[in-house]
Amino acid sequence: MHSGADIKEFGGQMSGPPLIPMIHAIEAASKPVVAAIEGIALGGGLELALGCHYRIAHSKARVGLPEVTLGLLPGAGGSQRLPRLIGVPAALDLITTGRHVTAAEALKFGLVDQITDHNTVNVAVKFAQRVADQPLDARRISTYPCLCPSDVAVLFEEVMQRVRRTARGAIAPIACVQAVRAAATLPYNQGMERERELMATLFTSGQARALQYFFFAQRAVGRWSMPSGARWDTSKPRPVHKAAVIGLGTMGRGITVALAQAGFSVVAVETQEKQLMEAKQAISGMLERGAKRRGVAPALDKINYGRNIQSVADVDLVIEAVFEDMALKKKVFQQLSAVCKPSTFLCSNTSGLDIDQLACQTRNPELVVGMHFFAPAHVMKLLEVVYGPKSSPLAVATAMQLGKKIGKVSVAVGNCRGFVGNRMLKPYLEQALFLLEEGATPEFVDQVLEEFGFAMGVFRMSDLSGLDVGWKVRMADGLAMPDPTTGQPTRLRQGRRYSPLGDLLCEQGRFGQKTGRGWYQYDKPGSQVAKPDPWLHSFLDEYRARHALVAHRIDHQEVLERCLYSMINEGFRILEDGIAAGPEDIDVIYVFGYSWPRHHGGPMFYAATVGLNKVLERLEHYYQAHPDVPSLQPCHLLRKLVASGSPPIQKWREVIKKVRSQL
Ligand SMILES: CCCCCC/C=C/CC(=O)SCCNC(=O)CCNC(=O)[C@H](O)C(C)(C)COP(=O)(O)OP(=O)(O)OC[C@H]1O[C@@H](n2cnc3c(N)ncnc32)[C@H](O)[C@@H]1OP(=O)(O)O
Repeated sequence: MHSGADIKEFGGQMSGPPLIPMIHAIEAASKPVVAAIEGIALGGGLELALGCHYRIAHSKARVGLPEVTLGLLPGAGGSQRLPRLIGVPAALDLITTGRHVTAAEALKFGLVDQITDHNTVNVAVKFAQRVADQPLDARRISTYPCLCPSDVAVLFEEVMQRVRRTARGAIAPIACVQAVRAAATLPYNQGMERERELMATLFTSGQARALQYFFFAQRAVGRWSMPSGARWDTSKPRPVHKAAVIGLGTMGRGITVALAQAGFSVVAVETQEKQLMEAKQAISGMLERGAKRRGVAPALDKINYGRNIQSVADVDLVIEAVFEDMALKKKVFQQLSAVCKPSTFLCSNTSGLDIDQLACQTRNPELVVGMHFFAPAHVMKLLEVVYGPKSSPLAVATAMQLGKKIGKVSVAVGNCRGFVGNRMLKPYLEQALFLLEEGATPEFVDQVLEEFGFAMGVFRMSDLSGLDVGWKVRMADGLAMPDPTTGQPTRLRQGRRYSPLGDLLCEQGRFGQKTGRGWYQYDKPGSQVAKPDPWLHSFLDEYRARHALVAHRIDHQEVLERCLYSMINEGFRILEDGIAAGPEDIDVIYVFGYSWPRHHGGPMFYAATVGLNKVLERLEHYYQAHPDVPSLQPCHLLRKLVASGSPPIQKWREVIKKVRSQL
């Protein structure tokens, strides 16, 4: 197995002999060199194999050039040899996506010469003996002409456009296309020179650092810990064979699909007859489409539907996904506690309600945890596993393990309003509304955020998820109501600045895409094409006039800083409160759950890149200008980190520990 270069070395001195001359020496050798590929050959590992004269792979092997996912390109000749071996279109696919391919697919591409189910080295030795006398001139890939389709210029143009569209500001995929274009248009030596130049730019880029940090962050979140000291390596999960989902709305349906696709038996309960019928149809459709894509049989028989909560009596784990209403959820947890076997884990898919209050409804509160999925639950990779003060390490370990089995990136977090993701989203959304009050338009705010790399700006995202969702929560919190004395929507609630703009839109029935109107207008309800809405612009003008607000020019920098730094500040509060164990947890949640651009590493890594002192200074500036917005007040941990000389992100945990021990 060769997983390529040691990524940890990229930040410093690389050990070992330089790879490029070594690969050239192998390729130039007068004796045949056969690569025997077992396990995986990625990155530099595959580049080495491409320098060999033949490649034999075990049938279970996987190969790929994943450098792009680390902000790099295949810089040891991979971008020049692969297109010469398998053709430009296939090489562009592999190099720009970084995807791993199976041995069978590699054989189809002509990337390997033979696959075997036996001992690969033995087969490779026999192969070498067989070809020992054959001339090698035709086996040196660097000498191959790069076979291009006749419309290669059009192909490169199309791929470049697609890559620019999907890269969301990432530079490595673009450099990968440029490197392959060099292979297609230049002699090998000049192509290698171009590869070297492009790699030199990428190698020292902030994006490469961010992506390499994120590679390790993803792995670090699996090593969860709880404030009690319980940890991933000392807490054993209990196996789950049969699970139940309660409530088959959008979330419940997605969760059911995710469980069934991973091979779990699922009892899916929905008490409303009509909703149950619709859910059955929708779930079957999702399973069938997913199975077709993956070329397997749909897991329809894994699911038993029912209207009665009694039918979950024998399951090992339940995920409640009923409407986001505490009273309703409490009732469901009381019923579950009465119906289920005492050892059943009871989990809630709440997106921010208090897990502890739910645990209190049950006989075994230590078996209660949150399992917060993200919509669509069968697609989105993120799962927040939320432990309350009573949750046992066993329950956390089991939920984390289940998450892994259904293909999620699971992050264990503490219990607080909104957990990590939605708690940090609140100041971000709040700033976006304040910016509208002060003179910005939804289009401008979204444009700035999308240029930064978010898949969708805050207003397009709100229109997609539905404005009524937050409205209901604000009503339940007693926020979204007019001032009882004046009947007017006030801009100050509970002692702090509040923007009622979202509530006012909801009062007009503007719930976003689903109603065809929200922060934007749509051709029809359900349409996804957002268009600026002149009505909204007049509405904002009238609103400002009513509240004597003078619109001022808001620039790109102000949008970005206020939206992102207020969110980051909340991230520091979360660390200070011990809700997330480390910055990596927050970053992984934001990349996988909130489309934070991965090449910026996540909000906490981004803060480190910008410079903590700069983040602090800008927050102080904005807080001075808006003293009624507490989320702009720099938090203690941020100040402490700056006072400690802004240590690298890998050292933050030490400062956090000190700050927490002083609390
Ligand atoms: C001037 C230019 C000259 C060019 C020089 C040559 C340059 C070559 C470029 C490269 O080779 S870039 C690296 C390309 N390779 C990769 O991107 C592979 C990354 N790894 C993976 O995708 C996966 O780890 C895996 C290999 C598919 C295995 O997955 P699995 O789920 O089985 O295990 P993990 O938990 O992911 O990993 C286990 C453990 O190993 C660490 N690790 C894996 N790969 C690397 C690596 N390439 N460098 C350093 N560390 C690696 C991983 O972090 C885990 O560690 P932990 O401590 O247990 O968390």
